[in-house]
Amino acid sequence: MNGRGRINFGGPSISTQKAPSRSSSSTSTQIDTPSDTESCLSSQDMPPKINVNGSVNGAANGMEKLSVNGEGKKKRIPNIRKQSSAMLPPFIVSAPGKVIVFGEHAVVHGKKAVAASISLRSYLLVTPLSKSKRTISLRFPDINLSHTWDINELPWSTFADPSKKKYYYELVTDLDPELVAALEPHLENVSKGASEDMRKVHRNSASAFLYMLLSLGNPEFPGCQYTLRSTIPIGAGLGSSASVTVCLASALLKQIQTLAGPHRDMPPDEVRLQVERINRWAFVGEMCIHGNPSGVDNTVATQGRAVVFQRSDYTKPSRVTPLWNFPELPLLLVDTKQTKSTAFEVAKVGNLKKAHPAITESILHAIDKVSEAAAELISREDFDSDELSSIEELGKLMTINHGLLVALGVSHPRLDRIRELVDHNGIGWTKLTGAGGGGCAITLLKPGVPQEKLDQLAETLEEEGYEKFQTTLGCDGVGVLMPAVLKNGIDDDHGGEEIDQDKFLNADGIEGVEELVGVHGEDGPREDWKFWRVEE
Ligand SMILES: Nc1ncnc2c1ncn2[C@@H]1O[C@H](COP(=O)(O)OP(=O)(O)O)[C@@H](O)[C@H]1O
Ligand SMILES: C[C@@](O)(CCOP(=O)(O)O)CC(=O)O
Repeated sequence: MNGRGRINFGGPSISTQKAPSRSSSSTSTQIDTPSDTESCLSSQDMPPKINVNGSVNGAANGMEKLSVNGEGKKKRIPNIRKQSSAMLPPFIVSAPGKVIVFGEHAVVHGKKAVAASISLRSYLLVTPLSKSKRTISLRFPDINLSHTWDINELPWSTFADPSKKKYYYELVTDLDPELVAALEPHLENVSKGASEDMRKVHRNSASAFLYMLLSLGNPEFPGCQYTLRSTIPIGAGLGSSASVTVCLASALLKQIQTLAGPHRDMPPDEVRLQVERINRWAFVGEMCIHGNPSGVDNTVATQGRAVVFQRSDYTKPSRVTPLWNFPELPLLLVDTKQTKSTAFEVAKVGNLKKAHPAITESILHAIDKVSEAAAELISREDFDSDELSSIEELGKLMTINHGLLVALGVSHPRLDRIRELVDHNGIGWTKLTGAGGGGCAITLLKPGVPQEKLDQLAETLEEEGYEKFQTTLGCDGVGVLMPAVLKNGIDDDHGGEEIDQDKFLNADGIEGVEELVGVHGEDGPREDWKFWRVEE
């Protein structure tokens, strides 16, 4: 299990990453302005640059190139090669889901949250097409979405208007209503004939993609297929949408050549810059899907591990404090199988705040204090996840946090049923995780609970239609497999296996996806995958 702990819980188990050593050290990252290295600059935003062959970069949009001839005179030459993003080989990007351990909803209102990435992930295969094919396709089989746009028909000029144009390095904290409206005609034909509910899901994902593509790309953008497979249950509070938007943002930024790496020797500041860049655009995608996200989900999905997150001022970057030695918590993750909408639950709290500002603010403030206390507790030298006293202290904070979420009106009878089964049988402490209204609950298991009790709980949960999840906490964030080829070990039959769209689409279920492209192979982490790792 690659150094990860595992809890036996009468069937599928949940494992948590082993903390290498305990220390309370943590640093805060706040990146305000990008300081680009040349390798990170987008060809579309760079000043013209003379190449070794004498041609001048910047010849997009049919401009003629200038060359310096032998006599040192400038001479006009025909535009032989249209400048666009250099053709990349097919590649895959991947980003994890997350659990919010403390602070959901309060985090939308500027308070702190503690969140950790999980080992369930999304994988996006990017397949550039030959130059003559001027189409962009999304194949998202998890939600049954398949759609193709003609690149030339997309509203590039609206997004490129100087009053609207956003660059890859900018911090975008609002969607522009005119740009959203410009997408409308291009979303109308998506999944025509499907049910309204299904269309909404499709439009959410498609609009997130188009908004990012049109903001970051240009009319010369290469024809391309984007194929997505995810192992994260959708709408369960585990950050499926953020993991998808992180994949889309990193793929597009990679395609316009504004991301350096990832590679092992990158200096920490450069890693942080790339991570921040991806995170900013993933947040834009999240706004398309959720309306008013806090940014915690995309932050954890981008940088991985565990963090304390706070965005007090939406016009400024968030404050992200990595929890380097996130403890090996005996957590159980249970899905109610009750669908929910993050946008709906977030709006519910917003309405409560309008109706009862002082009361709601005091609940949110209390949640903030719980998150603060939890972060302080798990960062303490003497916190020991095998010790009842440590776990009990953390568990009590979870109980308080859940109660406050109930007060905000975002729980659900099926979530409270898990809490009842767990708390009242002395098995541990439970709170909802994510938006609530359904989705998942996390349970911190009490050390030393007899196996029969755990078996009994597992049986009851199964009988009542709940599903347990096996996952690892504190995993890598966004990663890239470029080209989309896995070596899988020298003696392996599949050595050098190229992952094409058919193979990717035909991978059988979660296990099939993980077996084919998973960042973890059977024998541990797959070395072909590279990550931007924000290190201590
Ligand atoms: N595997 C996927 N493929 C395509 N779109 C997805 C996928 N997973 C999530 N999404 C998008 O994210 C939305 C779910 O977001 P949300 O309700 O916040 O759930 P979660 O709590 O899992 O993030 C979906 O409606 C869809 O637009
Ligand atoms: C409720 C909230 O705090 C978390 C939502 O998480 P999820 O979409 O249910 O995975 C919203 C947010 O932080 O944007």
